[in-house]
Amino acid sequence: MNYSIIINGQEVGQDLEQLDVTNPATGDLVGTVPKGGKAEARQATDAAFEAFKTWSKLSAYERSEKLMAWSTLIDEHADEIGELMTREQGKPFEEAKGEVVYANSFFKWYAEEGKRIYGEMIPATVANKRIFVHKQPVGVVAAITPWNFPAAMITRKVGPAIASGCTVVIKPANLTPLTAIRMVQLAKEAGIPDGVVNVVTGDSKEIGQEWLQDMRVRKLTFTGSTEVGKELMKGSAKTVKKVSLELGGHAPAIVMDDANFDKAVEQVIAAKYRNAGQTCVCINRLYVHEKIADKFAQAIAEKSKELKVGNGLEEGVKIGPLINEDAVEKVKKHVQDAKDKGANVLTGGESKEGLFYQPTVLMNATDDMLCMNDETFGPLLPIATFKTVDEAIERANDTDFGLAAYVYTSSINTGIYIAEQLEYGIVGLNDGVPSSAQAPFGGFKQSGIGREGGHYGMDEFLEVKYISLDLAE
Ligand SMILES: NC(=O)C1=CN([C@@H]2O[C@H](COP(=O)(O)OP(=O)(O)OC[C@H]3O[C@@H](n4cnc5c(N)ncnc54)[C@H](OP(=O)(O)O)[C@@H]3O)[C@@H](O)[C@H]2O)C=CC1
Ligand SMILES: O=C(O)CCCC(=O)O
Repeated sequence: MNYSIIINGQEVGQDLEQLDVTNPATGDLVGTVPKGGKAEARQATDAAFEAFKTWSKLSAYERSEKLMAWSTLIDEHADEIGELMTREQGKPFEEAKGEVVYANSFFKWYAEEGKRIYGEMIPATVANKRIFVHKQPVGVVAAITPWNFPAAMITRKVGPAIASGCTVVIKPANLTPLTAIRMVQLAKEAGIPDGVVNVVTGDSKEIGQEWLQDMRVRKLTFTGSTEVGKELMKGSAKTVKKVSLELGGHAPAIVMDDANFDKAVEQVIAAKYRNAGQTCVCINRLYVHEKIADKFAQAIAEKSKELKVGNGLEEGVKIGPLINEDAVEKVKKHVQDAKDKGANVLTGGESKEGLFYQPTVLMNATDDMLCMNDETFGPLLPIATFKTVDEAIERANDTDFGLAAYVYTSSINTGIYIAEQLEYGIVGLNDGVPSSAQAPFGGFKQSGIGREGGHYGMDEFLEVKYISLDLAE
C-alpha cells in the first residue's frame, strides 16, 4: 500500500520518489512512503503556521474535545494499528497493541491537562501595580521521532503540543513511518482541523535543516540517538528554538541481596526484553550483590531461555526481530567483545537467521567490556557482581548517560539511599516498567534535555508571559 505525506489535511507526495518500508521479520514490503524534502517540509510549516492562528485561539475545552475524539478513534483502531506496527517495526503483536494503549494514554491525559494550564498573580512591590503571569503555546512544533516506539513517541509529543494550542510538523523514522501516518489520518477523521498535525516522510537531513532554519518553528522535540540530538541542538541555536531531547540511555540495575528474589527476576526480565531490548530505558547492565549473584543469574538465564523468538505476528512470540542488520551487528560485537574479555555465556549468544537474536545472558561481566559502557539496544544482559552499596552506585553512575536506572531491595532505606545517589532522570525502585503518561520522562547528562509526560511535559510547549499592570491614573 502507498502511504502519503499529510500536509494541511491533504494526502500528497504520490508523484515523488517512493521509499520502501519493509517487515524486519520477513523482509516483505509493508508499504511505501514519499521521499519528501525541503519543499514538503516548508509546505508543512506553512500549513502549521496558518493553523496555529485559529487552533491556539480555541478554548482548552474545545481542543480537549477534539483530542479525545482522536483518542477514541485510536482505541477503535487499536488492533489495526498494532498489527501495522508489528509489521513495520517487528515487536510482538500483544506488545504493539500495548504500545497503542500506552500511546493513547498521553492523548487522554493531556486532553485533561490542557484545561489546567494555570497562570499566577504575584504580589507587586508597590500598591498600584499588579503582576500577572500566564502561559501561551510556543507556536509551530517540529517533532522528529525514532523507529522503536512508532506510536508512543508521536503521542507524547503531539498530545501536549496540541492540547496547549501548538500545531505540529512530524518527521517519523523512515524505518517505521506507517503507524504515524495512519494515526494522523485518524486525526482528520476525528475533526482535528487541517494543518494542526502534519506529517512529512523522506530525507531526514533536508527536512530537519528546513525546520531548523525556519524562524516560524519555535520548538524542536526529538527522540533518538545522542549523536543526531547534538546536531539538532546545534542547528536549533540558529533561530534559538526551545528544545527537548530524549536521547540514548545505558541503564544500570542494582539487585541487593535482600531483594524479593522472584519479583526482582520478573521485573528484570520485563525491563530487559521490552521491544527485544530496543528501548532507551531497557536495562543494559545488571549489578547483583555477590551473595546472591549465581542463583540470580541462573534464574534470569532460565527465564530468558523460555522467551520465544520469532515473527511478532505468531502466537506466543515474546522477542521479535531487531530493526536492521546494523542492530544485529552491534549485539554480535558486544557479545564477542565480552566473551573475549572473559564473560561466560549462560544462555543465548547466537544470532538466528534473519534479524533475530536469541536472548543472551552473560556472567562475569567486567567494567572494561563494551556492553558495560555502550548502549547495546538488543536482547543482551551482562551481569556483574558487587560487594558494597557504594561500589554499585559508583559503577552505575560511571557513564555520560543518565536516563533510567533500576534498584531492587526490600529495605526502603537502602532503596531511597541508592535512588537518591543515582544520577538518572528515572529510577525504577522495585519497578521494572516505570514509564507512564502522568510522570516526567527524561534524562540527566547526555541522555537529554527536558521532560515528556506529566505537567512537566506540557511546560515544554509553553511560553511564560508576564504582564505588569500599573493602575495609577
Ligand atoms: N532514545 C531512544 O529512544 C532511541 C535511541 N536510539 C539510539 O540511537 C541508535 C541509532 O538509531 P537511529 O534510528 O539511527 O536514531 P537516529 O537518531 O538516527 O534517528 C532518530 C530520528 O531522527 C531522524 N534523523 C536522523 N538524522 C537526522 C538529521 N541529520 N536531521 C534530522 N533528523 C534526523 C531519523 O530519521 P530517519 O531514520 O528517517 O533517517 C529518525 O526520524 C540506536 O541504536 C539507539 O542506540 C534510537 C532510537 C530511539
Ligand atoms: O525512548 C524510548 O526508547 C521509548 C521509551 C518508551 C517508554 O516510554 O518507556
